[in-house]
Amino acid sequence: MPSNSSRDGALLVLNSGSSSIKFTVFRIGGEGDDIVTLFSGQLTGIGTNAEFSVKDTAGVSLARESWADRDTGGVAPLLHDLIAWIRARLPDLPLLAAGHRVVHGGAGFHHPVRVTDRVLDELEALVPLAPLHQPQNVSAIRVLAESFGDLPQIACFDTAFHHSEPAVARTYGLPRVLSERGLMRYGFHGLSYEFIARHLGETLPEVAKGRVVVAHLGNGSSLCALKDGRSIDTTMGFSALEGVPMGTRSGSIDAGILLYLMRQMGMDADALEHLLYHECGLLGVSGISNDMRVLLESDRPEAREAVDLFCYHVAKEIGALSSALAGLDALVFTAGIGEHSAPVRSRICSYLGFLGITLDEAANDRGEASIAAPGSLPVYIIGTNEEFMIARHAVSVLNARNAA
Ligand SMILES: Nc1ncnc2c1ncn2[C@@H]1O[C@H](COP(=O)(O)OP(=O)(O)O)[C@@H](O)[C@H]1O
Ligand SMILES: CC(=O)OP(=O)(O)O
Ligand SMILES: [Mg+2]
Repeated sequence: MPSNSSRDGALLVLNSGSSSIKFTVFRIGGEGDDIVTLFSGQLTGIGTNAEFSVKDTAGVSLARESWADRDTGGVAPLLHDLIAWIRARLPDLPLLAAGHRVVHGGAGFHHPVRVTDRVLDELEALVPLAPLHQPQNVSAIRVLAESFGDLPQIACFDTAFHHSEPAVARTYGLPRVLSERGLMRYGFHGLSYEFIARHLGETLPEVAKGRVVVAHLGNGSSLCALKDGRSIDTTMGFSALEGVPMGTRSGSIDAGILLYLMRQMGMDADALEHLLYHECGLLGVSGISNDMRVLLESDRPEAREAVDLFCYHVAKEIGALSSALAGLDALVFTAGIGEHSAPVRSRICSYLGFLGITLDEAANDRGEASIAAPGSLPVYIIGTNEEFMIARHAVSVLNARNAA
């Protein structure tokens, strides 16, 4: 266990999803405001058969336990036991704060904030805008607020990084009165894009100053156009449904389909929401799975069609975002699929010769950090770390408060 000074403490970062909670514990408050990752883990299968697992930074398992016995409705008992486990593991390191990924910050939250009762109510009001994510984000904060009232909590928003986008990228072709009521493009995965922009700034400053498209391809997928490290456009919009087809989400579809489904097939809002968030994308097209690994291993034509559709749309968006940037200087792949799937990266890049992109297929197969062929525009694989970005924000908010 790392040594600690009297100012040291632990920061718990939570990324709460519909059936899983990912967490990372950092040591903060040391010399120079270092942020040191101690361990990461997840609670999976929440609501059915919760399982708790933790690994240290070398990937060595610290725990793997069934917590089905305390999976008795709601996340409260699971979060209590998670905090008890952390305290037992770090008896000399007080828990100083919790940082949360909150998917939707709406029109009001452009920066990370310390959570108060009023903030919590405002986050709750945004649930309809992100029904797949926001309820879990808010309930994790609420449980900690109710049980550990004096624990500072910091909310960090997926939408905030996109606040720099120009109005033309954020506006739909809707009547002005609706745009003014908040029906606009917010964009998501901002903590991931912010991490990538910072990483590029630190490791490849010349690239970071240029025009970069980042493809965050995970269970939820989106792409972002970065100019000089700032977001100028992104593929997700008002909700996390817009853009490319995803694991179970449709991506962009003709709005006329919704009218058809309502009128001709009698679907109401709940049925549409379930269809669009849970039954579409890779799962819907393949009829097999939402998991890219399963589809790539399958020899069924439906699996191939789903993978092809995904790659086609990602490539098309790279072209569209290159137009928004008036050119392209580099392409970055990140997140579960982007970091780990050589065949998907290869298939996407097979469309992009016209942009000057050719992959070094051997480097791509090996998953190297730089995978472009000689003479090509640079193409990078960068591991994202939303939790680290949240930790940085949480420390800034805590320090600003202490200085005030
Ligand atoms: N080696 C791999 N090849 C292809 N896909 C992978 C691989 N490893 C992970 N994935 C995909 O990454 C997805 C999860 O990505 P991740 O960014 O962790 O998602 P999220 O944070 O949205 O839950 C899974 O759907 C899985 O299909
Ligand atoms: C916003 C979003 O799609 O998040 P995730 O990738 O975690 O589902
Ligand atoms: Mg994710």
